[in-house]
Amino acid sequence: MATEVKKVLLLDGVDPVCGQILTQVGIEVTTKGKLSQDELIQAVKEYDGMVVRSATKVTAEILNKSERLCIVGRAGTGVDNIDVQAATRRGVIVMNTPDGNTLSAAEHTCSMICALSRSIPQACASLKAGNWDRKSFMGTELYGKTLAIIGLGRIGREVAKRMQAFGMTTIGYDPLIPAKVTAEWGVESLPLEEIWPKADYITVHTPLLPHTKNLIGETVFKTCKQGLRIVNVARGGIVDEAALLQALDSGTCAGAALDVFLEEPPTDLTLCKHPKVICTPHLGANTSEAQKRVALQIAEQIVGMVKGRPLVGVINAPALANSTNEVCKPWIELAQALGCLGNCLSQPTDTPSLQLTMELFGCEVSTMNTFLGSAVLVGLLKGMTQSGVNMVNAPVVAQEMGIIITVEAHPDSAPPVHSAGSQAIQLKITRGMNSHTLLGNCASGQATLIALDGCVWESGLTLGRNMLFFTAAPTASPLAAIATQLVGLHASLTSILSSAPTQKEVWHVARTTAAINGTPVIPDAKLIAQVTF
Ligand SMILES: NC(=O)C1=CN([C@@H]2O[C@H](COP(=O)(O)OP(=O)(O)OC[C@H]3O[C@@H](n4cnc5c(N)ncnc54)[C@H](O)[C@@H]3O)[C@@H](O)[C@H]2O)C=CC1
Ligand SMILES: O=C(O)C(=O)COP(=O)(O)O
Repeated sequence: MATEVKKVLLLDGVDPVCGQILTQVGIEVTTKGKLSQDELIQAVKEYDGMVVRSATKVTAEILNKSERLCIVGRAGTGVDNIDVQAATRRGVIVMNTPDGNTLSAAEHTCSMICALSRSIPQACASLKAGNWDRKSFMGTELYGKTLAIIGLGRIGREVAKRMQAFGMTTIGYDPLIPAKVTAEWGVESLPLEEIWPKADYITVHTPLLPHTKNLIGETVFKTCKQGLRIVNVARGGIVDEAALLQALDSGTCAGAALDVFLEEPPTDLTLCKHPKVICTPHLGANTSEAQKRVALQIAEQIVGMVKGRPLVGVINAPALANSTNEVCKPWIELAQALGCLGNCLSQPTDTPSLQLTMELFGCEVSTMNTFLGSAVLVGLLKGMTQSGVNMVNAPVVAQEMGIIITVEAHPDSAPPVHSAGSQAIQLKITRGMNSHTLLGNCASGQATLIALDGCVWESGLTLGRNMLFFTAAPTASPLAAIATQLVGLHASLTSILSSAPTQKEVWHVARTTAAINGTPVIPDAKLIAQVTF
């Protein structure tokens, strides 16, 4: 599934190394600082890819106005500025570089904790203003204090390591990291309600998600130690800004260090100007090292995608990560072809309900169980919907249409038909009373049909252009009539391949050089589908 990316737009001051790497592989790069929403809506139409930092909001409107966009790259970690759901619906891959700026964000957090404990920014400003005031800036040691880390992912754990060197006791909470694991880094995992009263410092390192919005608010501040200090280098909104202001004013909170804000840049500067607040304008990842790293990583990830290498850093279609290599390609094409044929055979759409069961036989194809379902759906949906369907959005589109797909892998079982060899895909498609079972493999790298409803083509039927599928009784001999009818419709017949019969039926598949106009009427056979793969 190598993806074509010809033109990429770089925004938000992404380090130039990104453009250099993309240009080296022939991708045309345009660099812009920041564009307004309207400017971006206009500009996006021209690009296959876009790389942003946190400033540009990649909204549903921008994504829906895009015409050829297939990748949004985030040169950084947080993707809360990208409408990932809308991107998925549009079939656009979203990628980030989750570990490229970890160390910078962790170092910035630690610097904030140190600066907070000794009021360094305030003391600096006071001296610069001409004062020699030592009394107002009595600090507290970090040694022996308890630091609570909320979110023990990449950044949280690097912060823990560094602050332990100051002699801080580190406690924390993360729903996904077991206590046994955090104990290995010297962090005691505790439930949140036990954390709040113990913490002298709290630092948050979670993504901004609906369940982390206002994670620390009025109720939490009420249960915290008097004189607590709080640090947010993650995302504005994880600490409720209004509740923080109140806690600072009431004295519950002795100080706050903020790198991120609900609105960036903030239009209301009340918090920033508060004497107990130290702040930076979203500088967590702003080091030359981190910026070079994330720019390099996102560029290499895009180049890898273009070259059909395993996808790295994909946020919205993780199942596709290993779908891009040459071994997978023919199986994806087969699954798409089976989906397409299944849809054509199960016409007319007398009922909207559609159920698919895909079975994978053999160890190689069974490893592809995470994405071959998406490939079947692409083939199926291409004949059912006008909107562009690809492997990214096919599962979402299918779900919206009420289509149910089940994928079963049988790595240790041979296909049900001997001539299919050791690896095959079987697809059963049921639409109302209408049901068909298709068995295929990738003989000589091409999508090949081996059996249809139990009727077998011993040497396989390569799925290609202009194929007409006729069913007939096993006793009927309709081949001459099929050939005559097709000639009558001015179709140039190239071959007819008949399956072995079952007791019920036999399938005859005719190929023509071009699509036929009109429906051939043959007394002993029924045309079920006319398909081009
Ligand atoms: N200020 C800046 O310049 C930067 C900010 N960031 C922010 O930091 C965040 C964290 O980055 P990483 O550590 O790399 O991400 P990560 O994904 O490695 O770690 C996040 C952790 O938060 C945990 N989590 C989720 N919900 C939680 C909850 N309700 N309570 C406690 N933990 C919860 C997750 O289980 C995960 O382990 C990013 O999402 C981004 O928003 C990241 C880089 C730079
Ligand atoms: O990577 C992140 O999540 C960040 O917040 C860094 O944002 P930035 O790329 O510096 O605008």
